[in-house]
Amino acid sequence: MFNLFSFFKRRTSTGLTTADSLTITTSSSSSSSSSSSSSSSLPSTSSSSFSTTPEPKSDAQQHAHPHPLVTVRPVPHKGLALFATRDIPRHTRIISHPLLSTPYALLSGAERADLTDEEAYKALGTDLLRINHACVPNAHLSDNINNSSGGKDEDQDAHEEGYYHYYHHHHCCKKTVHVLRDVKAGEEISVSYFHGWPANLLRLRGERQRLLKERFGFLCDCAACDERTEFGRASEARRRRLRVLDEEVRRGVCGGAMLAAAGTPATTTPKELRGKVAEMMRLVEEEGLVGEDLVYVGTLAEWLAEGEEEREGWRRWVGELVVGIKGRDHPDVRRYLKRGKRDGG
Ligand SMILES: C[S@@+](CC[C@H](N)C(=O)[O-])C[C@H]1O[C@@H](n2cnc3c(N)ncnc32)[C@H](O)[C@@H]1O
Repeated sequence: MFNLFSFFKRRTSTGLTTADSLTITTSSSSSSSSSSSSSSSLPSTSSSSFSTTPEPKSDAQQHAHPHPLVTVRPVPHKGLALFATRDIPRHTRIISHPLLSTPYALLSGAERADLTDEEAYKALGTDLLRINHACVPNAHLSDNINNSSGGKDEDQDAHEEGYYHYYHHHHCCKKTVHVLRDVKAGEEISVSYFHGWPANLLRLRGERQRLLKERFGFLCDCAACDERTEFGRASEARRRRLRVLDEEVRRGVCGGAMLAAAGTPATTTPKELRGKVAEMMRLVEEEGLVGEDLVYVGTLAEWLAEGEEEREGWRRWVGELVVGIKGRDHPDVRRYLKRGKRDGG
């Protein structure tokens, strides 16, 4: 039987040098996120010597943190955590880690424990490993397979076939983290451990707590899960209302289409449905779910738009949001652009 772990060990021990593996991009804005900079320095070409031997790195260079916008330190009740070292504007890419992170995720606990620190860093990166979960996260973690293959359509097919298969043949994936809103120096960086679409807005506290316990073994202590605070209580009320609205909108859209096909007037008018989506948008923004949850609500607004001009406006709005939370080089961005073309936009 094929052994994933030995493949992984082979890749990490012989496939990449440390300099390769630490090639990190940190850009000040997602719009420039496809530009990358290598942490390995080129050999000196000073005129006095044409030696190809690299100059020794200074102490500062050797200990430079690969992602200068963030640092790791302990936090009460959660072990280690990632913090912003300076004010970071919304939609900045703070981490780009081009390595074999998904194979790492597939390793068993025993196999992970067998990794040396260096291998573990190469596998996932210590910064990524230290990001805690929050039910209202201020950052978004993406898998991005587009970094070295020029973004061809086959990437998307491979993406859907499965990461492992893709890594095995192309070795060109990266994990990126973008902040979803302005983050202050010293603030903890958090992501949602939930996947799916929408990942957060429809989940009430009890369900979130249960899933996090089952899947990751911890009891979430984020602000939204704290029912003693006003924010925690307001958060739960917002999500209850969001669930009702989402159900009504989806029933209205599907039911409306069926009734229209049968020649019967719909019970909820498109104008009423647009009003419900506008309320969802307000609640999601109040809650601070300004990543994929907001993309979801923007897409509902696009479906229900009145006329092509308004639809096009929403389509662009959603596309820009996806660029902001995943970076212009993410395959989803191409999918959004294609969608516009296919629909005649
Ligand atoms: C990927 S690690 C994050 C870094 C971790 N804190 C550390 O010290 O290495 C995930 C673990 O962090 C802790 N954790 C993450 N988010 C948490 C949260 N919202 N509430 C409580 N514990 C959390 C849990 O122990 C979880 O298993």
